[in-house]
Amino acid sequence: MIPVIYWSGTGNTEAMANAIAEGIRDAGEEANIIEVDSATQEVVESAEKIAFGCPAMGAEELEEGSMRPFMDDVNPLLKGKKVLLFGSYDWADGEWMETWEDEVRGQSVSYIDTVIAKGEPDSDAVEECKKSARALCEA
Ligand SMILES: Cc1cc2nc3c(=O)[nH]c(=O)nc-3n(C[C@H](O)[C@H](O)[C@H](O)COP(=O)(O)O)c2cc1C
Repeated sequence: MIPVIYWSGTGNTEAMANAIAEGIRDAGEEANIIEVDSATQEVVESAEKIAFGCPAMGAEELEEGSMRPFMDDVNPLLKGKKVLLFGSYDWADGEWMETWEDEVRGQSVSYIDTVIAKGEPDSDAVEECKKSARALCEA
């Protein structure tokens, strides 16, 4: 079972989470979509593969009320795991995701991939989410 843990303010990252879960299921694995406020450290600890989603917020940052503290809690648990990061952005160029990828890579994960979408994910972005999900399953 692959957890897909996300925060979304206006639904764009949530749509990506749904597409990622669909890609995981297409690959024959189970996906568990969890809004970050309902997620636990135990779910992360027991997963070999995991997807985290958060849009660009603040000034190229993770959402500070829920996602930032959750990542602070679970970062030390990610060593050796296979991780997919995803999220939506709007006016910038995806810098928040580069920073987030560096942060997670620094936890000595064994695999990392990222997928970003500008605003509401269009059909190409949905397809990219599914493709990255299948790659996570095969990693
Ligand atoms: C408070 C706030 C801060 C934001 N900061 C950024 C930012 O730094 N860079 C960016 O490209 N988009 C930024 N955005 C735009 C969101 O990332 C974008 O609207 C995204 O699609 C929201 O995803 P969601 O529907 O999952 O909440 C910000 C939006 C809000 C509301």
